[in-house]
Amino acid sequence: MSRAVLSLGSNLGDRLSYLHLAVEGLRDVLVAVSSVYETAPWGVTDQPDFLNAVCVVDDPGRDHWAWLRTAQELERRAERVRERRWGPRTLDVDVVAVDDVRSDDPELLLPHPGTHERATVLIPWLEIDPDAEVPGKGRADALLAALPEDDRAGVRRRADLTL
Ligand SMILES: Nc1ncnc2c1ncn2[C@@H]1O[C@H](COP(=O)(O)OP(=O)(O)OP(=O)(O)O)[C@@H](O)[C@H]1O
Ligand SMILES: Nc1nc2c(c(=O)[nH]1)N=C(CO)CN2
Repeated sequence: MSRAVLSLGSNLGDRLSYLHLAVEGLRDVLVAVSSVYETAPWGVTDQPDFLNAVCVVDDPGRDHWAWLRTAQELERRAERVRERRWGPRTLDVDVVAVDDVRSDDPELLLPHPGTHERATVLIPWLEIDPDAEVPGKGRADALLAALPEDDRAGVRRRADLTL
C-alpha cells in the first residue's frame, strides 16, 4: 500500500478551477478530499489569499517518488511558472506525507518540512483524517493546537466552494 497526503494551493487566476484540475487528475486514486479553505498567505504576506485543500490518495503501485512526479505533473498542467520562493502560483501541489516514509533528500523531503507549523495544511487534513499523524512529529491535532491562534484564524472554510 502507498497512501499519500497531498496539499493543494492556488492564489493566481481562477483559483478554484486550478484546484479542480488537480482533483480531477487524482480521481482514480482519490480516497478523500477536504473542503476548500480561504487562507491568509504565510511566508510572503504581500500576495493574494490562497485557496487550500488536502487530498488523501492511495495506489499500491506508486512509491513516494512516483507521488512527487504526480504532484509535478499536476502543476505542469496548471502551467505553473516557477517564480520566487513562497510567491504567488496557479497551483502548488506538495507531498505532505507518504505512509511513514522519512526522507532528507532535498528533492523530496518527507514529511514535508513545513507541515507541522502550517495551519493551512493541518486544518484541512484533520477534517478528512481526525487521527492524522505527521511522521516523526506527532498527532496533527496536537500540532495544530500548539500553533498561535492567529494562524488558525487565518484559515476559513468556504462552504460555498466544492471540489
Ligand atoms: N515533500 C515535497 N513535496 C513537493 N516538493 C518537494 C518536497 N520536498 C522537496 N521538494 C522539492 O521542492 C521543490 C519545489 O519547491 P516549491 O517551489 O514548490 O516550494 P514552495 O512551494 O515555494 O515552498 P514550500 O516547499 O516550502 O511549500 C521541488 O524541486 C521538489 O523537488
Ligand atoms: N496561505 C498560504 N500561504 C502560502 C501557501 C499556501 O498554500 N497557503 N503556499 C506558499 C508557497 O508554498 C506560500 N504561502
